[in-house]
Amino acid sequence: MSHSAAPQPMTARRSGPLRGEARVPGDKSVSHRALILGALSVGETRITGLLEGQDVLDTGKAMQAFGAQVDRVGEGEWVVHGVGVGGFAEPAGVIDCGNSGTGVRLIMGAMATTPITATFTGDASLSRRPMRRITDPLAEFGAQVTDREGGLLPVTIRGAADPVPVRYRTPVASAQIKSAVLLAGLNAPGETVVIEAEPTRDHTERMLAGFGATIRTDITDEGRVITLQGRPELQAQPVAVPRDPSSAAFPVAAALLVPGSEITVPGVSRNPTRDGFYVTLADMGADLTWTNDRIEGGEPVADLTVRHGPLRGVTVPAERAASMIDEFPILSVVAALAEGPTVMNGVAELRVKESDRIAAMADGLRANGVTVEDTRDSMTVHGMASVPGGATVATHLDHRIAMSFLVLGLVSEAPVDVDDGGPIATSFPDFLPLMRGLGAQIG
Ligand SMILES: O=C(O)C1=C[C@@H](OP(=O)(O)O)[C@@H](O)[C@H](O)C1
Ligand SMILES: C=C(OP(=O)(O)O)C(=O)O
Repeated sequence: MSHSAAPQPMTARRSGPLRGEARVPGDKSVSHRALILGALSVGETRITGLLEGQDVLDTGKAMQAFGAQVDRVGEGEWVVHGVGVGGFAEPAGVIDCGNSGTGVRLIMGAMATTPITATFTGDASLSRRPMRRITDPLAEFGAQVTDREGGLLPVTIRGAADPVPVRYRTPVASAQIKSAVLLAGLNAPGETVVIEAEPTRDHTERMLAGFGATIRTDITDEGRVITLQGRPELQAQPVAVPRDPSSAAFPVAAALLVPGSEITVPGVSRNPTRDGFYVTLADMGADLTWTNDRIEGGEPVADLTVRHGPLRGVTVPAERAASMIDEFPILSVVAALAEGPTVMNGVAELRVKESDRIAAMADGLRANGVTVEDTRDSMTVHGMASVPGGATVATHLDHRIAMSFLVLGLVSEAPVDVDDGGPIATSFPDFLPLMRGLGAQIG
């Protein structure tokens, strides 16, 4: 289901110190994978801390459409009764993945080696995003694909009746491509291999291992070589979803920027394939303290304390981009208030997210008085002591653009408006109450 069509304008105003505990929601990437692997295993998978954002709810509905039983039994607590690898049934209707690139791409992979047919759609944003990066490798397994010109949704996939395993080198750094190939490889006999030049988030590999698949990662001269043995019997497992470092980035950035602030974020994922934003903030001189490092549900987590303080501009190296790919919008807001320029390199993938995030951030920052330069694959933000603000920003159905500019409005001289905050519910449904609870003037 797509989010409600009526736009929800929102405004953020200059706020006093932010204080308190930010209990951000469950990790979106881990939540999608918990539902999908639960559906592909035998037995009962009990998930706690699931993100109840629209993207993940759409994946839950899709898993039901493919024959799994998916039940909400409490707040963030879900139970999945799976059908086993190769057990997906043909869905009766179209699979609408709403706004979610992760949802549609991972589910395409999960069904592509089972002899059933499914048609996938999404909202206006998802319908502009490239799908051949997924369907090309799925065709190598033997799936038959019909799509719209340019490889756009709607896409119909006829799953392979006699799948063959695939050896695939990802053409861009993308955990969605890697994960789609691995999920397809589950029902192909023999070894499926994915080679990635740059490491990307590794939740699929971790969770597959946790569910009993034979999977290994070798670090070689070509990069990471991930080898999965096909046709395992996945065993249902309890999954404790850590808090999402990509969602935490918004209250963290707000606390760094609003004078006098100090907040804590408990139990946030510190997976090294996701920590580039926090590494960059540390380079900028941010006051971040991590305590109580531990492993929960196979993922490293820790508690984070953030205090306001001065920040300096930095150059973010291209090889760090994948580990903070969803945090560049909020980093560019932080950069607008740092001393000197911040240069972000190797970020061309931002152009094919929920919006063209380089264009959306550059346009919105300029409208609010910030100097920005952009090229096809880089962005430079010139920091200033105080940002004028006062503009209305077009969010293009992109939750992270909306949240980023609402954070800017907490420190700019004049309020910042966003034309539509509705999509925030895809990843962070309690963003407004959480931020208000810390003292943010936002609504
Ligand atoms: O695998 C995932 O869960 C995700 C991978 C990333 O996309 P790409 O694989 O397209 O880089 C990221 O932007 C997205 O929010 C979540
Ligand atoms: C890119 C994102 O998500 P997806 O690709 O799943 O739509 C995101 O959440 O920033």
